[in-house]
Amino acid sequence: MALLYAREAQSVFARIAAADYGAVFCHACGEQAHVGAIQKTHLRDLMHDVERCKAMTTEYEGIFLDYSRQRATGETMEKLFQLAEAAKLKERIEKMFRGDKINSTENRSVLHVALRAPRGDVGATGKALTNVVSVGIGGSFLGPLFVHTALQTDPEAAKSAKGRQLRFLANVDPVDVARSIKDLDPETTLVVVVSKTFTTAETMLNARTLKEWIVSSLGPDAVAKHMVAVSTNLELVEKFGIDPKNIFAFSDWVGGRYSGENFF
Ligand SMILES: O=P(O)(O)OC[C@H]1O[C@H](O)[C@H](O)[C@@H](O)[C@@H]1O
Repeated sequence: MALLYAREAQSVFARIAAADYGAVFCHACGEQAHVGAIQKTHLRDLMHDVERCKAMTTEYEGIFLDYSRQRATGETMEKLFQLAEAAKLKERIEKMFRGDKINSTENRSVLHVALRAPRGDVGATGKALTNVVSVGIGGSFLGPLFVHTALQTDPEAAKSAKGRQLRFLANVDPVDVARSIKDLDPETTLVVVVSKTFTTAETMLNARTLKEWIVSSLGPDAVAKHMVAVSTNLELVEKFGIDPKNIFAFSDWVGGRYSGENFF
C-alpha cells in the first residue's frame, strides 16, 4: 500500500514537474545549472558512490524502495524536495484524495485511488455492506454477470464471497425488482448502478426505485454510503445524487460489450 501511495505521489510529482518545470523549478530554486550537470553524469559513475546509494533507499511498512538507479545525487533530491514544496505537491495530493476536480481540462475528479480503499466498507448505520445489487442492462449487465459466473469456481473468490449476496437487476419488471430486494436489508446493501451513458431508461428507473428504497429506510444522506456508479457520464451521475467519490469512471472509448474489461 505504501508503495502504491508513493507511486501516486511520484506520478503527481512527475506531472507537476513536466508541466511546471521551467516556471517552478527555475524560479523557485534557480538551479538550471544543476540540470545541465546531472544530464552529463553517467549513472555508472553515480553507482560507485556507496554513501549515495545507501542514502537513496528507504523502507516503509515492510516495503523497500531503492531509487539509487536514477540519475540523481543527494543535491538533486534536495532540489526536488524544494520543487515539491514550491509546487505545493502535498496540497495537490490531498486535493486528489479529497475528490477535488483537479483534472482541469475535463473538469473532473481523479479518484482511481478510491479503487484501493480497504475492503469491508460499512453503510450509514455502521453495519457491514454484505449485499450488492448490480443495476444495469445489456453490456452493463452481461459484463458483471460474466465476471461473477467466472469467479464462482475460483476458490479464493468463493471464500471472500461467503455470507455475501450479489443480485442483478436487468429489466424493468416491477415484480423482479420487488423479488430481488424483498429479503435484503438496505442497511447492509450496496447498490451499484452500471451504465456507460447513465441515460438508459430501464437502468435509470431501477436506480431511482432503489434510491427511494434506501432513502425511505435510512434517509437521504445514506445514498452516499449505499450507492455507487460505474459510468462515463460523471455529470449525470452527480446530478442523480451519487457522491462523486463513489464513481468508478471509465472512458467512453470502452465499448459496452467490453464492459467486463474495466471496473464492471
Ligand atoms: O451502459 P448503458 O449506457 O446503460 O447501456 C446499456 C445497454 O443499452 C442498450 O441495450 C445497448 O444496446 C447496449 O449496447 C448497452 O450495453
